[in-house]
Amino acid sequence: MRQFEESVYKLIVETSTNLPGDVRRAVNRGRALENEATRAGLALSTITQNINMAEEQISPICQDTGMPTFIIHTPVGVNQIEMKKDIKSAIQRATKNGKLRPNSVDSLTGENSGDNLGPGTPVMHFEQWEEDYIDIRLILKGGGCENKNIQYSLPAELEGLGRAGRDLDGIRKCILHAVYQAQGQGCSAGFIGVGIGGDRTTGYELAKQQLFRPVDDVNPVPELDRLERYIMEAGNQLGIGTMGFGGEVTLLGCKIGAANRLPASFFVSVAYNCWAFRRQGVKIDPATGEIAGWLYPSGSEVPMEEPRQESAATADASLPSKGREVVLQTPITEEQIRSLRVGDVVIIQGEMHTGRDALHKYLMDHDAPVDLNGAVIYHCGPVMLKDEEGWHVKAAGPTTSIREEPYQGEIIKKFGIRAVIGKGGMGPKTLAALQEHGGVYLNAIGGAAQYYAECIKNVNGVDFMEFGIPEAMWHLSVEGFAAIVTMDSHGASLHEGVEKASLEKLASFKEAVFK
Ligand SMILES: O=C(O)C[C@H](O)C(=O)O
Ligand code: SF4
Repeated sequence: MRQFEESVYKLIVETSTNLPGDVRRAVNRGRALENEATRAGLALSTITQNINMAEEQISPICQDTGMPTFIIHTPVGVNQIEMKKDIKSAIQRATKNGKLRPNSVDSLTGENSGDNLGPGTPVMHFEQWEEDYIDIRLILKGGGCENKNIQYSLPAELEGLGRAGRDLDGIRKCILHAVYQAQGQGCSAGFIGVGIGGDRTTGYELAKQQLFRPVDDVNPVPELDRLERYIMEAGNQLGIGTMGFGGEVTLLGCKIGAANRLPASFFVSVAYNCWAFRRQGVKIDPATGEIAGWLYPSGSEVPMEEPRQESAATADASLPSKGREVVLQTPITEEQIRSLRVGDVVIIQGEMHTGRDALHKYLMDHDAPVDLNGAVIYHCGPVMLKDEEGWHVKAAGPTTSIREEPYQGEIIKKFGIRAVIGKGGMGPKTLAALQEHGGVYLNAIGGAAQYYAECIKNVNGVDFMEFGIPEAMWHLSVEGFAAIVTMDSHGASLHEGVEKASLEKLASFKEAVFK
């Protein structure tokens, strides 16, 4: 097993940087359904470009490389203790080389271990089997979509759908509700794995196991096959669309499994995975530790077509189209902000500052280390590497903004911030502050970490390294950083609109389908 550590390293790099072929096909199918001149179409074009850039540069598709989770099957007699050591060493090496972001945070102290190792990380599930080879699969599922996982206990009363009973139709309602409640925050269009039954723990495990099924397989259980097809069809009618921008494509895959349950319990567990659905696997020779084959089609076999030249002739007036394009140099004035409307595309030039959970909490009762008057705050936890010349950005897409809702409004007003960039939108408190102070919320395309990293021309400095790399406040010089206004200073919010419309649509699926 001399080569085992190297094989795991290759698996990690491939999973993080090259979206598998079956997932790419699903993204391509989705893109073909969406008009390119719409916001959702623009988002899918950016996603496509990003997938290609990550493969070419062998860099993370998304900066959130998730909770590395390995499912390992070994022949009897293989030393699992040695394998665990090698897996940990490969994880450490991949983190050091910028293929994984340091993502393991002490839940009590907030300290980032820096190498993705720590209590409970990485996750490793071992199982013995009677085959003569090792099967090792890895999923890198990010925190934003993990936060959108949901577990239902039947019977339940569901918003928009009414009562969900302990039957197939009740299950149907739970799954549709799960897609609705995620909105764009888990970087739709998404893939869902569903576990019916089990207990609270094994239900979620079953849901995650479904994510290891090939995107194009057919469920061998006829009722579940029917349910999967139904959910794909109905889920895509909710109109949430890519990044919650509205549109035709909300779901790219749905896989459902069932396990027995206790008489008193009836759980439906849903694992939501973003479009950046990073999972791969390898067969390994137990004698040498070498890779004997890959378990999912390689991304390199399925090209992602780069955006076509858009033309007015293809624009459908009934769809939400992109607005004007406005270039803004930082620092930004109130007047410039007040002229922006939901739908406008803003191109930022100048400096922006990253800030997420730790920074927002800190700024509530401390001063900022830099002047934030007219500034742009970017909800982003980048992958960074340091060499003799200084820091380099390896991946830098947006994080889910709603986590900052308790703080954002006050912070905008306290420091004079003019623009906040993130993804998934924010709530009424932030919207009110944007209106009062003259601010704007810009939605960047979640997961497009290579696309945005390329816009960052210099790392001007960093504060709060003690928060760890993702949570530190990075000061970045950007050129041509594009994002869409989804909340403006006149009280308009695209997110509010899409949520309301999708709830109405959800309610149209109230009637029983599976009797
Ligand atoms: O942690 C991050 O960088 C992003 C996270 O996966 C998210 O979707 O919010
Ligand atoms: S930012 Fe989006 S694409 Fe990246 S891990 Fe989070 S949910 Fe997935």
